[in-house]
Amino acid sequence: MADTVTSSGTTPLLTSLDPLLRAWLPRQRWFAGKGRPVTGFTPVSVTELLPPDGRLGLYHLLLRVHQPDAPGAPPHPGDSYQLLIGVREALPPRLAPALIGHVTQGPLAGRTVYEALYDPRPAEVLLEALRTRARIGALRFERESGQEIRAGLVARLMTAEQSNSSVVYGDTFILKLLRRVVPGVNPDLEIPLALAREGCPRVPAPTAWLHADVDAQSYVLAVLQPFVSGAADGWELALRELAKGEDFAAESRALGRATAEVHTALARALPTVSLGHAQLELLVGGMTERLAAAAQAVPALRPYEDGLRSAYTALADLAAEGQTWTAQRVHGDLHLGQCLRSPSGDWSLIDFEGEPARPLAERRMPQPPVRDIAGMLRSFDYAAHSVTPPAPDWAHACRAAYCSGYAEVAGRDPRTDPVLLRAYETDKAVYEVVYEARHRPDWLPVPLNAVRRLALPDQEARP
Ligand SMILES: Nc1ncnc2c1ncn2[C@@H]1O[C@H](COP(=O)(O)OP(=O)(O)O)[C@@H](O)[C@H]1O
Ligand SMILES: O=P(O)(O)O[C@H]1O[C@H](CO)[C@@H](O[C@H]2O[C@H](CO)[C@@H](O)[C@H](O)[C@H]2O)[C@H](O)[C@H]1O
Repeated sequence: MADTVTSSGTTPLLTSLDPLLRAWLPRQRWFAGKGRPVTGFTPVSVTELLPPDGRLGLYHLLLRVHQPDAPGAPPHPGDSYQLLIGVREALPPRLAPALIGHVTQGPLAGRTVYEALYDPRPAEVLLEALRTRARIGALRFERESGQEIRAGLVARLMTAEQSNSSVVYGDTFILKLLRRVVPGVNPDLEIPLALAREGCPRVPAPTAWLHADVDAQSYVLAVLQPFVSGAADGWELALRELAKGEDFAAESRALGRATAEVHTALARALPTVSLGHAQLELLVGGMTERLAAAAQAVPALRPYEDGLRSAYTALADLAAEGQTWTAQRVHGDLHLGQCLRSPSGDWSLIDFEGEPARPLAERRMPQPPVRDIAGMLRSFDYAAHSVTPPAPDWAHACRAAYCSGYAEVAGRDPRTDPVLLRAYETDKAVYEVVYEARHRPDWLPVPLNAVRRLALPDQEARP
């Protein structure tokens, strides 16, 4: 049964899936529209990967999900999500967590549908398609020239809490399937590919990727990279060292060097621009608006609002005096959890998607590299304040070592630009206050502690 999008904008397959997906989608961690009901779907593309008349059927879906607009938000046509739907007569017990439901209507009536990424065989179909550079319907499976993929690697879904979904093949590759997708160039492929082609070893180089081409628009749907086997992320390592009372300065210095290697390669590979007075006004305007919105949303921030705003006015004053800064492509959401250390001690940076809530065009804009540095400095502070008793001296040593490591490679110490650094650190801490208030209220004291420090004008002198 080859399924096609009909003139009414639906498909026979969707008739079967619609009621089940309305209930299942909002329960998924990666579903961004939580709290608003799902009222319907428009298929963007529907691709049959295995026919449903065999033991196992498999569909790839890109669906636009209709929901009422959030109160006060501008009208929105609905987010698009990538789904891989398996079809079986019945699910074996090992696939019970993957159940979407039992179909009662449409062409799949009587069958069971499930989240196919839990099942090795469908996940292996994706790898095989990448290996052979398949073209199936709207799907275009690409492989970097000169990169080989061995046939027959066994798949397993990663169970970590993620914004997307990742499948590991053998211990060789990891495929990240993006869940909420927008048309256009995705930095999670664009940046690692540019870095790899520039010869920068600080990112796992994309081996293959998946596009969908629909109505003259292209969506990046998935990226395959080498799997760093036995890796630990910077957050776990930092907490481990803190628990042992050990310092983390040597690793922090290595992380500073790795960040600078990535930044210098990106400045070579992709355009850089100079930020003058007009651009700085826009940038400072954005920071100021985010602060005002955050103070509205989180009352605990209000006593510090004026002090925090002074970080932004100080930056605007420097720009008004004629100072300029260079902007370039950066990571955009760098923190300790985005840094992987291999068993041999090498650091890689991952997840270049940027802050997923921001529009793609904004995420792809050149920015001062200090933005990433500020993200890492905040992360050391987070680790030190997530333990009892807090360890501010530990954080101070990490922050200093990180900046020194950065300077060794970049030839420029971020501490020599304290006004810019304070403005970016403030912007990040304000973001974190909102993030924690929404997602992890118990953690709110961690960024609020930084807010108290950043609101003091003498903070400029501190790393
Ligand atoms: N190349 C890799 N090698 C080993 N593990 C990886 C690799 N890339 C990602 N991971 C693991 O997968 C997790 C999720 O990856 P990430 O790109 O951050 O996805 P998401 O955007 O869904 O959060 C990471 O925290 C890391 O543990
Ligand atoms: O899931 P993402 O990587 O996109 O990031 C979001 O969640 C992070 C928490 O998981 C959050 O990071 C904050 O907490 C971290 C410790 O859990 C800390 O290392 C970071 O410095 C701190 O910002 C991040 O802000 C949020 O966007």
